[in-house]
Amino acid sequence: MANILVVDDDKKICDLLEAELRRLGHETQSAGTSQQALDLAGADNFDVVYLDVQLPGRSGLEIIPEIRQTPGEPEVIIMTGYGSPDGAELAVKNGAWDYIQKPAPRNQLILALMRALQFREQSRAAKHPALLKRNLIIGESHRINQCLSLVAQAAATEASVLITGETGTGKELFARAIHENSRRNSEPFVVVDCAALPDTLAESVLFGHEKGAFTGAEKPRSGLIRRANKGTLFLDEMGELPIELQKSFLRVLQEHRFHPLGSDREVESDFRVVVATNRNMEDMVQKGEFRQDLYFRLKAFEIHLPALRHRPEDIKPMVIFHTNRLCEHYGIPTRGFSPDFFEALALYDWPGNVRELVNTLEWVLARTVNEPTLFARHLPIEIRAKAARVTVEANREIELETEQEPARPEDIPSFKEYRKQKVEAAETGYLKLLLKQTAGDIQQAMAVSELSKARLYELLKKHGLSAKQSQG
Ligand SMILES: Nc1ncnc2c1ncn2[C@@H]1O[C@H](COP(=O)(O)OP(=O)(O)OP(=O)(O)O)[C@@H](O)[C@H]1O
Repeated sequence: MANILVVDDDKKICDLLEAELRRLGHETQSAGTSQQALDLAGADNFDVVYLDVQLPGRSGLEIIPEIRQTPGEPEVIIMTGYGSPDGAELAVKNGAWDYIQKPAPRNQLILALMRALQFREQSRAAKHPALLKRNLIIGESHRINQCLSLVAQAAATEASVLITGETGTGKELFARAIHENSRRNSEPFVVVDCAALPDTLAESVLFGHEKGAFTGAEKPRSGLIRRANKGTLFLDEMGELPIELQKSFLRVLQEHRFHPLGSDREVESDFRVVVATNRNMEDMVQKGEFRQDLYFRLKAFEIHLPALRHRPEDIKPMVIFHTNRLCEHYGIPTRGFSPDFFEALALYDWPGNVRELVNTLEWVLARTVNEPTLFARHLPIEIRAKAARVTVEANREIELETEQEPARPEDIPSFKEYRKQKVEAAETGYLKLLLKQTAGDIQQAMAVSELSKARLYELLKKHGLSAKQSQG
């Protein structure tokens, strides 16, 4: 929580603002003159200073640079009863974070503070990204490094974090990394899978219940929110949080206090929330399926994880890491890789992302127990088929691009002849690739190409190819 100085010559304003800030868990002090403000700021480490403009002695605007140079290097939020465009401009030029006109609604005052604190923590974290514990996150692509830098920034704040991305992109892994790198890392990381919350028991699973609160409640239960006290509460698949629960959850998020089912006793829980979803939340909000106020509250900080197909350079390190991990887990010798293994993996589009890649490796390892090196041929047929298709398509594009334009009209072949040449070239290219990827295994070649045995042999003969040649 932050250390905040409120500077105003109106004691009532200081008292009200201080009370509100304390309620949010911050520490506060107040000053009535600019000199008092400078003395207090010089003797303590403040994160933020709310500063009035009209003060006895020097004006608030004048002392901003000196306040900014005190030991805490605090952010300054200017509050003024006499809003003027010139004053606002001068405040910002002098180094103020924000400029608020009094009387300001509570939300505006608090929002400015939250933003200032978040900015402050981010810049602190950005100075030390190398210290991040990666928590088994593999990948060195630019996109993944950008996400890791956001993890470092988020971990340094207390803001709610929304992690988005397709299924299997690592949302839970990143949520854990935020927790591991936060000041809460020695406290619990509690996962709530919103998609698996049983309709009738959802409320009790989250908030807990007293004995006898409902039929079957034979013992009291503390609930996951309470269990996350001092730690991090991770709501996975948050789009599935039942709409009836969203309102009560928003209240808990704001107040960190709630009543377990069937209890008069109020329970407190100081948790930090991280949520994940692969659904389009804006769409859900539009359709009224998710509360807008809760959505805004949850996405104070957002991290979008890229799909694996958009960072193919991460595939190789990920394969090596997970293969070694799985071999160790199953107590089997680790493997080497032929380059064509990685080539085929990079050509596939991985709709299930890293989870699908890990499952594929498990599948391959289970079928190659005694083989020291993994080849493309060991991969499931859909992956090789996809790789073959992508390669042929790419070759065809290259052919079209490099084709010489005929110089004279009489050099243009007839349409029939042109089509025959192209079809033959495509057939040869396809068959060569098919034989290479299946290493001449006719059964696999038939399955990948969906050609009958007779038709496949007929085509091979036509193009002067044989399955045996490709095995050598
Ligand atoms: N960058 C990564 N490095 C190493 N392993 C990863 C990475 N990203 C994901 N994984 C692995 O992929 C699998 C799926 O990850 P995770 O469960 O975190 O995905 P998710 O996005 O939460 O999926 P879902 O949306 O389906 O819940 C896990 O085995 C995880 O360890």
